[in-house]
Amino acid sequence: MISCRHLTKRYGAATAVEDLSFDVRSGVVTAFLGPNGAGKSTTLRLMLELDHGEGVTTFDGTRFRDLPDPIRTVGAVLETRAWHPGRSAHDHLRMLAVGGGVPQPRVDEVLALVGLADVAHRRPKGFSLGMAQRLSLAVALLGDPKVIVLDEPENGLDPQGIHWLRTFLRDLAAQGRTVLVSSHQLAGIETLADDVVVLGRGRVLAQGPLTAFVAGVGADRLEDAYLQVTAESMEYAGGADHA
Ligand SMILES: Nc1ncnc2c1ncn2[C@@H]1O[C@H](COP(=O)(O)OP(=O)(O)OP(=O)(O)O)[C@@H](O)[C@H]1O
Repeated sequence: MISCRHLTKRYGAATAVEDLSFDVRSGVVTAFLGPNGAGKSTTLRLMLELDHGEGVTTFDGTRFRDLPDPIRTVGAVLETRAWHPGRSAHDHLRMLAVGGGVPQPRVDEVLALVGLADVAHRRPKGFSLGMAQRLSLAVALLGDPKVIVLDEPENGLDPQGIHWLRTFLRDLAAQGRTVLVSSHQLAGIETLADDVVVLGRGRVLAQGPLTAFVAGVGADRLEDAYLQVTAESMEYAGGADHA
């Protein structure tokens, strides 16, 4: 389980996220939703202590900096295409495995898990966005972590890829892992996620079981509930008030 308490991040005078508190349960997939600029990526960076801010995030009670074996506890991908241009996908994972004390056979295992075994010795710079997403997922899974955090992993995947990814993430959750996934693809999220955390303008607008969220605002579908609660939080809505 992940617990975030009072996460706040300011860029100069601008507040990106303010006093965010929410929990992410184990054994289910949680969708992290919100309009452009709502603060999802900022929050994920704060959670993983990749950025300085206020507040505390714990993973089963322990802060990221205090985890004895972070690669085996939290697998996260916040940026795709963060590859060395001269290294093959296999080499990239092998280097990370060495650095994290992960046994080498795990490299081939994760490449097979994400469907990249056939292109393992190619350089990722020539990969399609979908292949790059799969490689990112392989990086996240390298340490066989209990917690998986992915920022927009569906970006660039074709419909088959999205179907594959969603089935894969549900299987990870069914194994008892904690899976937090940000997404803008609301269609089909109902079949992926059990819980939602919805951000708008740096605040938590809703959190909890997806069905309770939808019913709670009197909607029939996630998309309607989402549009309703974020109506005032659209960064690019024409004439929207940015106060
Ligand atoms: N390095 C930065 N400097 C200044 N402002 C930033 C920086 N990074 C993010 N912000 C601002 O913080 C706010 C939250 O941005 P963030 O990228 O976390 O949102 P997001 O929900 O991930 O958006 P998207 O869905 O478009 O990826 C935005 O107003 C953004 O402009």
